[in-house]
Amino acid sequence: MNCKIVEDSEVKEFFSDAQAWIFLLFLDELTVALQRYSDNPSIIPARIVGNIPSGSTLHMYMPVIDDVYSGVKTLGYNPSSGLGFVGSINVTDPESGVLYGTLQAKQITAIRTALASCIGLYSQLDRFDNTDVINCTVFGSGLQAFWHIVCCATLFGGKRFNVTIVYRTREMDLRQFDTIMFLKESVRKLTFNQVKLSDSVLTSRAVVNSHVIFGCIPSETPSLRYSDLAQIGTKVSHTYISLIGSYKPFMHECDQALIEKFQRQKIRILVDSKEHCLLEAGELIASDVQEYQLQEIGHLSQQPLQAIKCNENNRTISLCKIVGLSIMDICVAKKLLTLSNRH
Ligand SMILES: NC(=O)C1=CN([C@@H]2O[C@H](COP(=O)(O)OP(=O)(O)OC[C@H]3O[C@@H](n4cnc5c(N)ncnc54)[C@H](OP(=O)(O)O)[C@@H]3O)[C@@H](O)[C@H]2O)C=CC1
Repeated sequence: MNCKIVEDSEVKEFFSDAQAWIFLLFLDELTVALQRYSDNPSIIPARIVGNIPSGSTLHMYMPVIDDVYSGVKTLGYNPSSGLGFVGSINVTDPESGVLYGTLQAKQITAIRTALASCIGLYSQLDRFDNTDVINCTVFGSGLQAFWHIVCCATLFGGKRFNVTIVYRTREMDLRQFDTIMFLKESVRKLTFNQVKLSDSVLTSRAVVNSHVIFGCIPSETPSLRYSDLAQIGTKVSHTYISLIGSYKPFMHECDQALIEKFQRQKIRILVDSKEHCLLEAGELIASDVQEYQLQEIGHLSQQPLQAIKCNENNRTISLCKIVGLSIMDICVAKKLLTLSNRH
């Protein structure tokens, strides 16, 4: 019996050993996949969600039926298992349906989300040409936060990179970064600082001084506030924000004041899917954001990412919100299988 699957540990090893150009290959592939989705959203049919009869475990089956990317992602969640969301990614050949490969879902999910978060940032890298030191604040200390730091540091390869990790109860184990090959090469350019979310002074100072901010927490009370971004005296001229942690209408990573600035200035917020974000993203739902106020990553090549201007300090801000699409998993999984000849 051939029951080989690519395990999370192998996915982690692949990306830990990857050079910066490999991350860019995946970023490009993901851009293509999101273009295909935006051009034809029907390639992602509705997912199936249900509890097993005992009621203990939620299951989600999320298909993609496309000419290039086809397959299905499954996720299960049992609150008492302590495992969080776990599952699989089955990549199939679009023409025949033959199984291309099967992977565990946890690491791929985190890496594809971090890569998708960075597509908008990548399109704006020239805004940071005259900035020697990049300050990056990440809300959260989990798997998503880790891969967001890795992907972002990759994009800014040659620059000094200061990361502030804002944690709730658990600091991030920084030894994880020792396993990332390309970071080892630029280790002297990386510095880390960890601050507690409840320390509002340090948290807001990090936000004031950040060029890049990632939200990777399912918070119900917003931790990212417009008033911090608009503080007078910041030396930061542009900030790119991507929020990926909240996924229910009652969850908020940033406050309504920030979203309303985008609405008032008629600047579109970048999203992976207009349809899915307006169903799931609490920040957007609370401000009654409409589809025309959003721009999909898949259409970035047609329309560059826009930014609001804070009148208080002249800082410009671009905002991205990602709730996640199964095509992101299938695409990254397929590329990984292809590059490692594992199909
Ligand atoms: N948009 C997308 O496509 C995807 C989004 N996600 C979401 O991203 C988030 C992070 O995922 P991941 O890193 O894998 O999860 P982890 O469980 O590894 O980490 C969760 C992080 O969120 C923090 N946290 C949890 N609840 C709260 C809260 N109410 N307020 C503040 N902080 C909180 C935890 O803090 P601590 O441990 O210190 O208490 C921890 O730092 C999750 O919400 C997840 O659902 C995940 C996959 C894809």
